[in-house]
Amino acid sequence: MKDSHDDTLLAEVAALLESSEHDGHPLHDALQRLYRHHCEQRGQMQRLIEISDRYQLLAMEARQVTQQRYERTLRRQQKLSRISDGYQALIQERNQALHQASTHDPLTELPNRRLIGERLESLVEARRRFTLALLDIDHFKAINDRHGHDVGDRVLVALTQVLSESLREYDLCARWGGEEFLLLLVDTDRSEAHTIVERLRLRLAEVCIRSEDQTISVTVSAGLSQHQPGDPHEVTVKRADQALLEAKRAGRDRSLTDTP
Ligand SMILES: Nc1nc2c(ncn2[C@@H]2O[C@H](COP(=O)(O)OP(=O)(O)OP(=O)(O)O)[C@@H](O)[C@H]2O)c(=O)[nH]1
Repeated sequence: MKDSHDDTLLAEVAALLESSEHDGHPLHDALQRLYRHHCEQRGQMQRLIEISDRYQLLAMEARQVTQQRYERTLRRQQKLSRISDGYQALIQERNQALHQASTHDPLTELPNRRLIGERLESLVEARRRFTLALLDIDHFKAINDRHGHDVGDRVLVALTQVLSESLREYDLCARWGGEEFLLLLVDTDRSEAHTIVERLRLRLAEVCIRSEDQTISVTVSAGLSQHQPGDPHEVTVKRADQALLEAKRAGRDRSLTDTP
């Protein structure tokens, strides 16, 4: 609006200056110089405005590009961090699974020899009192032969459940071998352990597994050994094994302790 007003005024002045009618007028030269000076100023102003507009446009485009680049980088970093989180969780899961697999028996999920070995080692180092009981299922081969290996596995799992439920929380039951379990009874002497194991044996004898139309139950023999301070734990296990052998020889379905 203002520009068109200026344009009209300038056109008017230009027409007046061009008209021969005003030649020789005392203001003619001064007005012409003023007119030219104004036109130059106006041209410069327009060029400045164009430069400024172009600059603002470029600055806006640069801002947009930077913003887009920033958002792209941010998205990429968020994606990377999600991948890294997932990867770390996976590694942690795998480590836990590996640790579980290296310290537990897959069938019964009981601690394995390695784990109970470590526990025994630390008890020996701490000079703690404990008794070990080695439990062995009687005539387990016959169960497998008669009913199949799967039924044998079910017997092992069912006995494990009773053992795990019956022990005190600071005791430990490990799967020592095929049909052998090692019980670690902490702060317990041979005679207390014998009472505990006899009670356990009764419970184990009550476990019934159904296979087709038959009910299967088993008896368990056990050998107990009280740890002697200064002995390595392997010696205590050996003595429990010896007592177990004697329980088997004596007719099975019983528990015997090592001699004090
Ligand atoms: N089902 C099953 N059987 C197993 C597993 N580990 C070992 N066994 C079996 O356990 C049986 C052990 O047999 P033996 O060592 O002869 O002992 P037993 O028949 O129990 O006889 P005694 O110990 O002398 O009373 C073998 O038949 C093994 O195959 C297992 O994980 N699952």
